[in-house]
Amino acid sequence: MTPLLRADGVGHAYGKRFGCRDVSFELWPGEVLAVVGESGSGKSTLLSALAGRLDLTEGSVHYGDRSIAELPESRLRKLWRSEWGFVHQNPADGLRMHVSAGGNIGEPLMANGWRHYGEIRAAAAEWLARVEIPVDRIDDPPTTFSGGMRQRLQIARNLVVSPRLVFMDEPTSGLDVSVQARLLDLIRSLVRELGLSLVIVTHDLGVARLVSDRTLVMKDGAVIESGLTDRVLDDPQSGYAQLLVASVLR
Ligand SMILES: Nc1ncnc2c1ncn2[C@@H]1O[C@H](COP(=O)(O)OP(=O)(O)OP(=O)(O)O)[C@@H](O)[C@H]1O
Repeated sequence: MTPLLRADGVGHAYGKRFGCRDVSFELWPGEVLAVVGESGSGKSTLLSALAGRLDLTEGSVHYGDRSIAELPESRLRKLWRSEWGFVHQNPADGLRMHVSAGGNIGEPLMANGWRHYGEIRAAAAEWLARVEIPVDRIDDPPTTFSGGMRQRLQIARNLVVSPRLVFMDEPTSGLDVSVQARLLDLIRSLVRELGLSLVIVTHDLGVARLVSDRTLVMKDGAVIESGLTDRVLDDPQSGYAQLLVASVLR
């Protein structure tokens, strides 16, 4: 069997300095991988390198058996339309803020060939309900939504096309704790229902604990420790991971 995503010695340098370096892992269908570490440890750089949004300075990333660096631009665009999603930390980066909520969900469907207005609107309404946004807000733009609602809408916009792989960059940071908890529950149930694979970047070990199967701990651009999330968090082996866990528990 082939993993859905495979990173081999992935590195990206900004000029002479590496933002992340020598990162390797396999992600299997239906699996959730958390990338944790303190600010500046290279999490976002790694996520962007994996998603082909930053060039690789070293190493390779395979999606199935294809190297992402070798995919033609048209194939990459098609992947983003139908098989991949990216949930940004700031919902404004992943939404069209002045387009209605229904339009935000309908657009990716239209990009995949949906043409029937009634069906698109029905699918949008169904997804709004799924992410717990009142369906009577379907014609309102996200500028009129709260932070938590915007983030749920961004998730709906990404998941409506049933992608296989979704990248998330700190999707819950900046939200109230109670809003965060519900959003994490939502992410977890959608992952299970849809059989998605997820790479989620977070500085919050609690987020990793709640949603992920496996965790990579990063420091100074390198992976310090990796393994099953429960093992990494309950029995960290490296001094750095022990410190990280201890600092949360204190
Ligand atoms: N555009 C850039 N140009 C130059 N250096 C960068 C750039 N973006 C990030 N870096 C550097 O790369 C390293 C990793 O940064 P990165 O943003 O990936 O960390 P992070 O773990 O995601 O941090 P945070 O949690 O604060 O977002 C840091 O040393 C950072 O200064």
